[in-house]
Amino acid sequence: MPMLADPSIKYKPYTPLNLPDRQWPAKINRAPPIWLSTDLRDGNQALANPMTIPQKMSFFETLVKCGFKEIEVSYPAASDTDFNFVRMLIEENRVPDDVWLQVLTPAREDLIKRTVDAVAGSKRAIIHMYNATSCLFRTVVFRNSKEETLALAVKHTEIIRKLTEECTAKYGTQFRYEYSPETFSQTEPEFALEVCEAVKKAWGKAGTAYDERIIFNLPATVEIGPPNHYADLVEHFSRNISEREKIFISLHPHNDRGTGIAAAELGQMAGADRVEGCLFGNGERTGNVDLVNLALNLYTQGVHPKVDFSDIQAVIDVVTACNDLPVHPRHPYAGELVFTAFSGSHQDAIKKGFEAQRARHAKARAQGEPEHWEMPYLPIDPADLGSTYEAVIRVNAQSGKGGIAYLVQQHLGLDMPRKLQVAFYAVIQEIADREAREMTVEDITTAFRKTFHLGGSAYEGRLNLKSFRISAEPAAGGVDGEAVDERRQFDGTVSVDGQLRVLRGDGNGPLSALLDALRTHLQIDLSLREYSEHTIGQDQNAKAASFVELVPNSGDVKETRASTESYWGVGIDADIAGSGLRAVLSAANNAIGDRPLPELKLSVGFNARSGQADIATAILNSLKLELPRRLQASFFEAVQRAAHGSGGEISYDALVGLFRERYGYYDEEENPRFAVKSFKLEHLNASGRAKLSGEFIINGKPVSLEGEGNGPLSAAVEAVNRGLDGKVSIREYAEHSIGEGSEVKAASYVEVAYEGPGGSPKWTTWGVAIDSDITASGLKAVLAATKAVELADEEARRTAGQK
Ligand SMILES: CC(=O)SCCNC(=O)CCNC(=O)[C@H](O)C(C)(C)COP(=O)(O)OP(=O)(O)OC[C@H]1O[C@@H](n2cnc3c(N)ncnc32)[C@H](O)[C@@H]1OP(=O)(O)O
Ligand SMILES: CC(C)C(=O)C(=O)O
Repeated sequence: MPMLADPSIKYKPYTPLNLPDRQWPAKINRAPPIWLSTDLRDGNQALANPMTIPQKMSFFETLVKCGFKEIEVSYPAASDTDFNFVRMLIEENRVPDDVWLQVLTPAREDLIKRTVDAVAGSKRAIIHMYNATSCLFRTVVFRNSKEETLALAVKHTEIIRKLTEECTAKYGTQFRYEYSPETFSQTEPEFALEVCEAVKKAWGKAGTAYDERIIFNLPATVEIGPPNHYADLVEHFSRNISEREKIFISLHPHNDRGTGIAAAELGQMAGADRVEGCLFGNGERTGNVDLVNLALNLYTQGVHPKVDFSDIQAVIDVVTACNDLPVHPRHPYAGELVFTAFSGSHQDAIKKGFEAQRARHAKARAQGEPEHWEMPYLPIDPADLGSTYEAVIRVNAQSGKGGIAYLVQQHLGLDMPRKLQVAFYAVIQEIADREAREMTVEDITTAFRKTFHLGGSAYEGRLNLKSFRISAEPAAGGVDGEAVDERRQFDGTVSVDGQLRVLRGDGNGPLSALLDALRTHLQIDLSLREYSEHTIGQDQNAKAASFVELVPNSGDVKETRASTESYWGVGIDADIAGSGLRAVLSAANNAIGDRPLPELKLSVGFNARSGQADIATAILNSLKLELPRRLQASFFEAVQRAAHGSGGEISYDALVGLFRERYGYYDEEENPRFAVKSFKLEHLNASGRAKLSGEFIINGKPVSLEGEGNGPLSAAVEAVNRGLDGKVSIREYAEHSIGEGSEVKAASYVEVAYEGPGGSPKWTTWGVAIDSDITASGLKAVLAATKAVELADEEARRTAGQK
C-alpha cells in the first residue's frame, strides 16, 4: 500500500499539554542525573535471543565497572533464567555494596511474590512495578476504567509494601520502590498525577533521604510527540506532584521518533532527577534512550557524568557480544566512523586544528590555564574514550592533501612542505580513483616509500647513495684580503642500476656538488628549486629529514626556476648532509624514470671521457676500495704514465696490477708481501704517547721494528725512520669498512711524505692495506707506503755513490 496522500485521515496528531508558563527552556543541565541501566531488562526483553546467564553476568560486570549504581537486572517472573540470574548475583555475592539491584514486575500478586523472592537476601533492591495508564491501554489492553486502573496500582503497591517488609524482616534486605505509570506520555497528565499520588499514599513511607524517596518513572513507552511535549509533561508532573522532595522523578524515553536523547535532556531540564536507558540505545523497537550518548553529551559540556567510558571499545565489545547486535558505524561517540574524516576540507580543518591546538595548549600550560579542547569537526577528544587519533583521518578519493599529509606525519614523522603535499596527493588520488577504495594507512605509507625510494632495499631507486664525503676548499678568484667563499666537493660511491660508481662533483654546497656529479658522470642535468629539512625524534635517536624539489636544467636560470616540470625527493639520514644528498638522489630517481644512463666504461683508455672517477670506479668494482680523492688524482697520473706507451689505452687487469704494485696492496694470505706478524702497543704514562714493537713482513722479508709516537701510526713511522737516512711523515690517512657483519674488514690509506738526507726535496707516496683489525690495517698501509720510500732511498744512495 502506498503512502497516503492525506495521512490525517489515518494518523491523529498528539495532544499537547497547555503549559504557557513552562520554565524548562531556560534551564541548563549542570549535573548528571541518577543513571539506571535497564540493559538487562528492557534491553534484554527486546532481543530475539535473550541473554544467557554468563552473558548477563559479563554485561552486569561491565556496567559496574563503568560506574552504574542502579541496575535493573531482570524481570524475574519472566523466566527461570531471569530469576536464577538474580539469585546468582546475590548468592555469589557479585553485587558491590553501593549498587542497587532493580527488578521489574507487573501488577500481579503471584508475579510480585516471585519478584520479591528473587531479591530476597540482597543488600539493597528496588522493586519496580508498572501498569499502563493511558486511555488506549485502559480500553484495549486492560479493559479497565480509570478507577480500576488506579485501584490496580494501589492494590499491588500495598502488596509490594507488605511482601518487602516481610522480606526485610527475614533477610535484612533494604528496599526502595519505583512505580511506572506505563505509557505516561500518552496518559492524561492529571490522571497520571492522580495515580501517582494514590501510589505514594499506598506506599506510605516516602521520605526525603536518598534511599527513602519513592521513584516515579515517567515513561515515553512509545515516543509519540516531540521532545518539548515530553518536557512539558515532566515539568507539569514535577510542579504538581505533592511532597516533591520525597520523590525522584525518573525518565524512561524510547526513541520511536528518533528524539529519545533530546527528550531525556529536555526532561532533565524540566526537573527530572533520574534517567533510565540502555548502552548504545538497545531496547524495544527503536530502542531505549542511549545512556552512553547522554553521558558523553554532558562530558563535552564539561560536566562529568559520573560514569566512565575511558575504554569505550571494551564496552562496545561486551555489549555487542551480549546483545548480538552491532553498534552502527555512525553511532554517536561509539561508531567506528565517528572520529573519522574522509573528505578533504574536513581533514584539512582537523590537521590545522591539531597544529593550532598544540600551540594553544603549550601557551595555556605555560600560563597555568586549562588546555581546552577546540577542534573543528571533533566535539570530543577521541583519546578520552581510549581511541587514538590514527582513526581520525581516513583517505579515499574524496580526500585532500591535508589528510594525507597528516597521516604521513603521524606514521612516518615527516612534515611535508606544502608543494610536496600537493605532489604526493596526486599520487594517492590516482591510486584511490583507480582502485575505487579507501586507502589504508599502510597503502599511503607504502606509496610514499615507493614514490620517494625510502625504507630499505624494497623501495630502492636506480640511484642509491652508498658512501660519501663532503670536503671544503676555498673558491678560486679571491683577491688580496677579500673574503673567499668556500666551495664544497662531493666524493661518493653511488650504486647506479646495481653497479657501484665513484662520483665526484663541486658546488656551492653539498647538494649542488652532488648535482654537479650527476651531471658530469651520468648526464642527469637538474637544478635545485626548493629545499627544506626538519629533525625527526630527539637526542641520540634524532634523524634529519630533507625534502628537495629538482627541476630540469634548461641552461637559463630564470627559465629553469619557472619550470612546470619538477621532481620531489625525500631523504632521511642520521646526518643532515646525508639526508639532503639522499633527497637529491630520491628526486633524481623520479626524474630519470626508465631512461638509460651512460654506461660505466670498463676499458679505461685515456680519451676525453675517462677521468679520475672512472679509474676510481674500476678500482672500487674490482677491489672494493673507495679511494680518497687525492689518491684518485695521484693514481690517475700514474695510470696516464703507464699507458703512455700504448697510446693512452690500458687494460682493466693492467690497471689493477699497477694499483697493487704501486701501493703495496696485496690481500693474499700465503706469503704476504706486507704483514703484521705480531705487534705490541704500550701506552706510555700520562703523556698519551704510545710505544710500538713488533715483527713485520715488509716486501716479503721479516723485519723487527720498534718506535714511539702519538699513536700506532706515528710510532710505526718513527720505527721506520730509525732505519732510513731520510725521514717519512704521514700526510693523509683515510679508512673505511668493507663488507658487513663478521666478514667486515678495514681498508686504510696512508699518504707519506719523504724528505731525503740533507733536506733533499719532499715527495709523497701512498700505501693501501686491508685487515680485519683496523690498527693492523693502518700499520700495513704505513709499511706499504714505506716500501716505496725505501726503493726511492736506495736509488738515491746509489746515485750519490756513483757520483
Ligand atoms: C513497556 C514494558 O516494557 S513492560 C514489560 C514487558 N516485559 C515483558 O513482558 C517481559 C516478561 N513478560 C512475561 O514473561 C510474560 O508476559 C508474563 C510472565 C509477565 C505474563 O505472561 P502471561 O501471563 O502469559 O501474560 P501475557 O504475556 O499474555 O501478558 C498479557 C496479560 O498481562 C496483562 N498485563 C499487561 N501488563 C500488565 C501489568 N503491568 N500488570 C498486570 N497485568 C498486566 C495484560 O492485560 C494481559 O492480561 P490478560 O491475559 O488478562 O488479557
Ligand atoms: C516498564 C516500563 C517502565 C517500560 O519499560 C516502558 O514503559 O517502556
